[in-house]
Amino acid sequence: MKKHIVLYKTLSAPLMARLQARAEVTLIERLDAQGLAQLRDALPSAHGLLGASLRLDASLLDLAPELQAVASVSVGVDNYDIDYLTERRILLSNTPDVLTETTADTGFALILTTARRVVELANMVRAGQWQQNIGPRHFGSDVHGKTLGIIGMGRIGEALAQRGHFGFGMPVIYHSHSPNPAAEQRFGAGYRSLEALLREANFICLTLPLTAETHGLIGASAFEQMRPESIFINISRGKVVDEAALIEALRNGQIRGAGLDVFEQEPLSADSPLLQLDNVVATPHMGSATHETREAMACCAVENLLAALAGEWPENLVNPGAWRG
Ligand SMILES: O=C(O)C(=O)[C@@H](O)[C@H](O)[C@H](O)CO
Repeated sequence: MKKHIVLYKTLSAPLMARLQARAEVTLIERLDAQGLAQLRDALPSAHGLLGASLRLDASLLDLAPELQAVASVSVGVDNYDIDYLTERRILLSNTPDVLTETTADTGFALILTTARRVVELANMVRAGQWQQNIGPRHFGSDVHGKTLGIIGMGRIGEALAQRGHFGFGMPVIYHSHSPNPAAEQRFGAGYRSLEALLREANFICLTLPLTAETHGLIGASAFEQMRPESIFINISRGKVVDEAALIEALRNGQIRGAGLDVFEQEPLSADSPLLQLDNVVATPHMGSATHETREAMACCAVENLLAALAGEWPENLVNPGAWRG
């Protein structure tokens, strides 16, 4: 009997065909109320799940007694109750590496866009307000040669360091739960305590996962330590930051600006105070959102899921404790 796979992410035709050749596939096109009802109807007979952007915890997993594997189309796994999945011996996989460069590009796009006020000035031109040569009140801040501070020196952190060090001649400093000798070797990155990094960096970039330890890590006391001309970049998860404290720091000039791709609540509501601030660039969690990378992520997830359902160790297994061997 073919396995039953439930997709809550639309796939390209080739990937859909690859799955349908090996399994019965149910596609949930949108995770709206109707989609969630469809998902709940499909879970009782599901052996495999594939998707992203859905909180998968006991409340849903208990509806899926046959479930063997979950393939997340993301590198971040903060949406999953990993302990409960492991307890149920359900294999969880993710999609690291294939999105590293694209996400680092997003990080640098936010650094340049925020520091040089690209959105503000482009909107000024679009609104027909470019009457004469721009003056000091439109000037931005240099990026080249400034100190790049990276919090979370994993794959994406390293890719950001590479761009800053080689592309923009930036001294790189970093804070991570453990030193990264490779980054120190390749980019001359200097390890710092969190406090020291916050006091020293011109650009403070978050590239760490959301965990119980990192939840709310950057709050009022962190912003107090930052330099008034510093720019804060978040391409990790919104909940790593106390957003109210960030808004306060932006309003009272504790920091110069922020480039944000992730937020405490997503999608970000249109009446968020963040969107009232000129010194904020906000993007819609587009970190990995390119045609090439999203297809590579989906392909990776499909292979992870098919391997797991065939009783093989998925290449990107997140919870080895669930492996039955
Ligand atoms: O991979 C991650 O962890 C991301 O944040 C993005 O690449 C995903 O697109 C996003 O999670 C999909 O919801």
